[in-house]
Amino acid sequence: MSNGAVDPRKDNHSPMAPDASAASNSHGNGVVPSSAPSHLRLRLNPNTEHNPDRYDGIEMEFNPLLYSSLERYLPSTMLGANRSTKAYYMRQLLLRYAPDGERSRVKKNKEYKDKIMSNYQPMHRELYHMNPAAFFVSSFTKAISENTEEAFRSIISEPSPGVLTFEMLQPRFCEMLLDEVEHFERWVRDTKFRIMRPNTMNAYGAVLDDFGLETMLDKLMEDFIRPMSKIFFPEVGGATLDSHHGFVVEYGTDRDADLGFHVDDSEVTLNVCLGEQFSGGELFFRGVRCDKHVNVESKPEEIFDYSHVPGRAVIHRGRHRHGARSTTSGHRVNMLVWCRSSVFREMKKYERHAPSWCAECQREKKERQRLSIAAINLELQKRVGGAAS
Ligand SMILES: O=C(O)CCC(=O)C(=O)O
Ligand SMILES: [Fe+2]
Repeated sequence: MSNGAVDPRKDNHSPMAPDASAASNSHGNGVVPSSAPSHLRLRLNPNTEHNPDRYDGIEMEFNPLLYSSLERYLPSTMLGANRSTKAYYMRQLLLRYAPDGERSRVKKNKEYKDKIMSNYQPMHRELYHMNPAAFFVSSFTKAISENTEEAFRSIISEPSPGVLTFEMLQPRFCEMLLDEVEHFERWVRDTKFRIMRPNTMNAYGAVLDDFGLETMLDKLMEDFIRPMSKIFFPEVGGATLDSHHGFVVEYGTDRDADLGFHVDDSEVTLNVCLGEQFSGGELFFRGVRCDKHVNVESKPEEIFDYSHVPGRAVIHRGRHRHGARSTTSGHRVNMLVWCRSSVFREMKKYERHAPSWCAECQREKKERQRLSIAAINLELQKRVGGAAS
C-alpha cells in the first residue's frame, strides 16, 4: 500500500472480524461514546426538510450513503448532534439487525454458488475429488502419512522463522488447475456472469470454492494442511482449522501487477505457485503482528523475500505481514487456501494476555521484564551499599 500501512485482507464471503484500520479509525475519530443507546427509536416518517451529513471518511462497517439516508429518520432531538455522535447511534441501530444481515449474506452466497454449479460444466472432473497420488509429489504424501515433526522437517525448509516451504504439487495437477481456471473464466466472459473476485485487493483471480472445488479443498485442509499446522503453528489454532477460503490469484502485464503489504483473514495460509512462466512476483515477509501492532515497523531479522517456484508451497501464519512484488513479465498464477479456526477466533475474544505469536508483544514483554530486573538489581545494590556503610 502506498502509505506503508498494512491492509488486513478480507474476502467478500465470510463474516468480517473487526479489522485493525477500522478499529483505530473509529477510536481516532472519537466516534465511540461510552454508553450504548438502548432507548433509541427512529421516526416513522423521514424528515424530508433535513439536510443530512455526509459520512465519507468515517470507516465503519456500513456504507456512508446508508448513514446519510438513515439520518432523516433520527428523532428531531438527535438531528443537531455532531456527525460522530449521529454515526455512532445509527451504527448501533444497524448492528441490531446484523444477524439478519448475516443470514441474508449467507443465503445470497448460496444462491450465487448454486447458479454457477447448475450452469458451469467443469473441464477436468478429476480435480474435484481429492486424489493424493495424482495431485501431490511423493515426498509430500510420504511425510503426511508418517505425520511426525521429523518427517515434515525432512521435506520442509524454513528460510525465515515461520515461513515454511516444500515441494507439493505435481506438474500435471498444476496444468489441469490452470486449464480449469481459464475454462471457468472463459465461461464467465461468454455468459457475462458477474463473478465475485477472491477478495478486496485483486481485480483478477477466481474463488475455487465457488465453482465446485470446495469439498476437495476442505479435504486438503483437513488431511494435509492441518496436520502440518498442528505441529508448526499450534499457538494460532493450527490444530483446529475448520474452514477455508480457496482461490487463485493472477498476475502479469495484462493482470494484477503486484499485491500490497497486508495480513490475511486466516490463521494459516497455504500459497502454492501453479505456474506458468514469469519473472518477478517475489513474496516479501515482514514479521508476525497482532491487531494492535500491525503497523509497527519490522526488525532487520524479519525481512525476508521468497521467489515462487511452480509446484512449490509456502505455508505461513495469516498474521505474518507480507505482499507480492510486481510480476514484471509473463503470467503468474498461485493457489491460496486461507485456513481458519473458529475455536481460535472465539478464544481470542477472551484472551487477556499478549499473544505469544506477535513478535512485538513478545518484545514489549521482554523489555518490561528487563526493566523490572534492572530496578530490582538497583534496589538490591542500594541496600547492600547502605548495609556496608
Ligand atoms: O501473490 C502471492 O503469491 C501472494 C498472495 C497473497 O498473499 C494472498 O492472496 O493473500
Ligand atoms: Fe496474503
